[in-house]
Amino acid sequence: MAAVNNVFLDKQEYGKDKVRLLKVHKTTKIHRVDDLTIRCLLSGAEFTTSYTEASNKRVVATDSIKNTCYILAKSSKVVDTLELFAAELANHFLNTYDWVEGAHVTIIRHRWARMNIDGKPHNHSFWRDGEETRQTDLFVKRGANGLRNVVALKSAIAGLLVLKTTGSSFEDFVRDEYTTLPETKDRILSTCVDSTWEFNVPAVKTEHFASHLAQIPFNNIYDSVRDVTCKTFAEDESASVQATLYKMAAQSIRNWKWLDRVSYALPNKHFFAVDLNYFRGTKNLQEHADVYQPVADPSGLITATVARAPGSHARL
Ligand SMILES: O=c1[nH]c(=O)c2[nH]c(=O)[nH]c2[nH]1
Repeated sequence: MAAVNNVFLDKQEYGKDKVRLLKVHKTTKIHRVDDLTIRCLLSGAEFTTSYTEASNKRVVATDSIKNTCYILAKSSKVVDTLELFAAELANHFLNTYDWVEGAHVTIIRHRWARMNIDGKPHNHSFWRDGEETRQTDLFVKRGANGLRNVVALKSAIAGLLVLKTTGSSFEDFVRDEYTTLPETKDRILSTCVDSTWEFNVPAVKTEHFASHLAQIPFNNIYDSVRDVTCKTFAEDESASVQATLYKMAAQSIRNWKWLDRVSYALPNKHFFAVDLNYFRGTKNLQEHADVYQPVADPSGLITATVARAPGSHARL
């Protein structure tokens, strides 16, 4: 990249963000919905002059990028599998505009759970059962000789708020002049789970791109990571957020050969037992605790990525 007056364009990506889209699947009278927020960003050397020389000759309008999301959602058979719909969008931009070198698609799916009315699942009515979202982030580059290189394919759960009322301790940590926290054998554990799992996808020929990705059971993997997260959270006799996090991540890597790395970011949302001793000697600490004060800020924040050991294989 040539420098002009000592500066050069180092990186660029542009496109449409926050494209809101609701697809209703009406193949039977039991409707299903996918409520999505999409970001599509394009990149490539030929976009350079749009930044450096004010030339729009190669610029696909972000408005057209937005339109493309709706047009593909109309024809697509895979909107309910975020990873495959992201791949369809990315592939579309790479196939349609031969100067596009990279397509970066992020999709967030918002929850709509089916209503139960008079004890029966309703055909076409839904409610928002929490702010948790499912997400995917796909970055595909045009490779040499008609290859599609998946630079990154990651999926995630964000904002899954959980709480358990026992089965969590925190003991034996550093005690020094800075320490006020008492050790506890029994505390409330609550966190808002962000978990990301990264897929290993080899470069494939353009014509095999969609079918290759379609072999990966993305929806089952999402369901499974979510189940492992909840089951481990509920059943682990937690010694710390760190130890419980590691069990969650390791289990999903062992479960799925397509996953190379699983990350968690777990805020430790504190609930402290309220000292009621001042009121007639009321006991509410340690084993007597049942009235707690949720503390919004600050929270702990425990993060880690667990990776598959090189050369090892998944248990299938
Ligand atoms: O699970 C925990 N991990 C910590 O590192 C920590 N630190 C703290 O004050 N409470 C906790 N809890």
